[in-house]
Amino acid sequence: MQSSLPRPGGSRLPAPSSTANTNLEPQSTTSTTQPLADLGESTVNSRLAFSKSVIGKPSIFSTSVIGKPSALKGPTTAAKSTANPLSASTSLKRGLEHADSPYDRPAQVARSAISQNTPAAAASAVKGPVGRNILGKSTIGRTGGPGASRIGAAARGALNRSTLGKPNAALAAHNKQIEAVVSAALPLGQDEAEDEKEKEQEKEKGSGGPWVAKKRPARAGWDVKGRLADLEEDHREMMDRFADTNVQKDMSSMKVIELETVRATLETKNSHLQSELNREQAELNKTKMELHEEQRLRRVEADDARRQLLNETDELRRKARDDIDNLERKQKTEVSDLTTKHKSEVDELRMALERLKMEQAEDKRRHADELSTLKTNAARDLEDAQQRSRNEVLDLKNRSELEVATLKNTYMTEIATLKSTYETELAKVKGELKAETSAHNETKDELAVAQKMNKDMRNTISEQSVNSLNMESSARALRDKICSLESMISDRDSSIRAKDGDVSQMRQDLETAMTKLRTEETLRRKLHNQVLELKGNIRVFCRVRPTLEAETEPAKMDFPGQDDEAKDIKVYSSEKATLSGAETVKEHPYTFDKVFNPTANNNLIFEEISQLVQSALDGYNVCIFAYGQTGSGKTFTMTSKDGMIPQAVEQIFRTSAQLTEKGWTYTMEGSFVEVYNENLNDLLGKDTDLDKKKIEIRHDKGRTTLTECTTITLNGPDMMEEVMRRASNNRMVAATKANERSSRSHSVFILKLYGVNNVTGEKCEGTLNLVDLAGSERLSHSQATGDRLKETQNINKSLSALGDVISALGGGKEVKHIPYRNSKLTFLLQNSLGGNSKTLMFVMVSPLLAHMNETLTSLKFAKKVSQVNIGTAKKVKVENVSP
Ligand SMILES: Nc1ncnc2c1ncn2[C@@H]1O[C@H](COP(=O)(O)OP(=O)(O)OP(=O)(O)O)[C@@H](O)[C@H]1O
Repeated sequence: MQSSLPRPGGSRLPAPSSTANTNLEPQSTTSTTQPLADLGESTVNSRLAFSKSVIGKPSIFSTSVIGKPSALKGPTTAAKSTANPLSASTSLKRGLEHADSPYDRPAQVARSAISQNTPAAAASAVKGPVGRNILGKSTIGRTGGPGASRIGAAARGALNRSTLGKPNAALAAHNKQIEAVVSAALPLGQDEAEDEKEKEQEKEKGSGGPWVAKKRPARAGWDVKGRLADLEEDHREMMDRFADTNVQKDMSSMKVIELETVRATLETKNSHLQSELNREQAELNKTKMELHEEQRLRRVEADDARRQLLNETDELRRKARDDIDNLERKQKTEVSDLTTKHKSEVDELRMALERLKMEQAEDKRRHADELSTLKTNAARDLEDAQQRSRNEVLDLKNRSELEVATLKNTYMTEIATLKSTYETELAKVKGELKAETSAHNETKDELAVAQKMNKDMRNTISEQSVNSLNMESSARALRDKICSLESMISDRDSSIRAKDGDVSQMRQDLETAMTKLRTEETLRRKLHNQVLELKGNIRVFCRVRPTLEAETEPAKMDFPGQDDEAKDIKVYSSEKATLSGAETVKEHPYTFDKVFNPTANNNLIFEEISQLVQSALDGYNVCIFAYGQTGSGKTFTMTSKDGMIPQAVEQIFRTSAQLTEKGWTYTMEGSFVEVYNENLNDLLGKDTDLDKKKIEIRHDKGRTTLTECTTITLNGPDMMEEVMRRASNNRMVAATKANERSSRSHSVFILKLYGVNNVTGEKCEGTLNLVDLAGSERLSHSQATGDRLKETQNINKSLSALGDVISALGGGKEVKHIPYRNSKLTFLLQNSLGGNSKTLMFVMVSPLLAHMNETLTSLKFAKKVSQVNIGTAKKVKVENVSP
């Protein structure tokens, strides 16, 4: 019975009776007895089943056409009646003709709807509370006339009729739609239908056929009262059935409420799920942001680590080189010290040896001389002594013999006589002999002494020989020492040679490393350029300066995105409606290559442009502009103490010093000019020449030169202070000539960089132009006169010429002519704007509400520039690098 509940907002369509039977199957009952909370897909299914069951049921309307017995003959008859729009419309008309009671208001409405061919209106007339009420009343209380009770069928017929003029298919669809609306207006419960069916069956049982009016005895044609009573009875029966229908309708309404509750529960569940989904979404977003932050931190860490690694590598390289140099120096000093020391020692030893040898030779010679002298003397003495002794002995002998003979003669003669004398004489001679013998002995002793002396001399000589041997052995020892020293020296020499080998190996390694470094440097230049090319050869950065102390009323601005990734800016302006005066806030979103909020300082900004400065060192032409209205922070960004110009120069010096290791030598030349009223002024020249001297711009083979313009060779970053001071003095002098001149002239710092690699022979020439443009505020011609008007015209002309040049550059090959000559500024920068160069524009933004209009104009201009796509930058071709 539950399955007969109407689907909220759904429709029920009549269907053939065969389907109606199948729809009374228990499946629909089962689906509706499910717990409410579990209603899901099954609910949909049950709803479908339900709707099928209802669709399959013949509408009570089709069976309840009051006063139309043919319509009460069941679904087939009803279907027939609906299938025949003409008869249906006739029945409606008839029904409406009876609708003359106050309850027949819906019938009137339906009638008028029919006359206007508006089935929906007809349906709603029937469906509306009044109509329903009337129907209720007319059926339950049976107080209404037959017209009211016939309205349902009449309206339906009428609806069918209203579609008469339509083609068949459309007509069928139309009919169905109307049926659905009418059915929804007067729902029919399944149980009711079943009751109805039962009743019909009962009736059929009673009558033995489809429901028809009770068979009564035939009345005579004149028995009008009897026939009327029969009809009244039929009518009453029909009214009863209507009453039942209304009870069913109430039940259906309750079911609707019940289903509404289910729907509410489901909606609560749904909203709960939705909020969970939202929470999950928020969680996901948070996780994404965290991931983003994490990625950014990782990137920053990686950058830091890379920088640190590079620094450390450089530091290590420098240290290694210093160490090698120190080691080499130390070794050389040690080697030379040792060599000198050893040489002097060897020399000394050699000299000592020579001396010793000489002494030894001298000694030997002397000893030999002495020895030979001694020997000669001794031999001579000995010979003399022996000779003398022999002579003496011979003399003595001769004399003795002579004396003996004389004596013998005398003895003989005087033997006797002289025997005694002889004997005395003999004794005397004997004594003399004795004396002679003792003399001889003395001579012998003398000889012995001489011999002893000789022996002594020999001993001395042998001693001298020993000494000489000793000296020889000491000389040998000395020689050995010399040898060992010499071997030591040769060891040292070989170790020095080995060390020399090491050093030359190290030199070779160093040379290899340097070659590698040079190759890497070339590669780095290439990669660096590729990276910049990928970023685009014209880029736009936006910077919003902070609100100063004296300033009030800042404009509303948003900077979505992480600080280091920020590319978006949202500016809000409020506009007043002309008529109502109501204020509306308008959001102006812009996207650039980078957006710096008011907290960003110059160092952070320079980090972003340092790569471009590096490009200038690598041989490219680079142009960096600051564009914006007066007071937006252009000068602060470009020329203040830590502005882009001083920092760029400092970086160039720092990097060029590092590049010397890789064989590069740079020469840097700086000029500072001002473009005022389409004239060039030399800011490094004499102040008296300002606005007087005529400076010409010349372009030759991609090079720009300025005639009569001071060019300073920069030998170190310190010189920059002097350059800036001179330029600022000249600007101040110029400012006294024309008030507020700084914001009404463009200043251009031109740094030319000439590089030569002594090792590889490479050459490069780059130019870095740093431009502080005149204030971009819209200057009204109407309010300016005289000098001010001229200034205004010139500023407007040069800024729009700059815009024209940039957009012409973005036009690609189709654009044949780039209007560089339209202003002095663009003509001056001709070689640094365009395919051969890299350009960066800072759009400077004031944070004040009062400057909102100018801010929006600047941002629009910057947006146009950022949309320009300039071709690939090429290195300046250098044939002859000379400053
Ligand atoms: N980022 C900043 N931080 C702090 N102060 C700033 C910043 N930018 C600009 N200012 C201050 O704002 C004021 C105006 O700046 P600045 O003179 O640079 O503007 P400008 O655009 O160059 O103006 P003009 O076109 O007149 O030369 C100065 O007082 C400057 O010190």
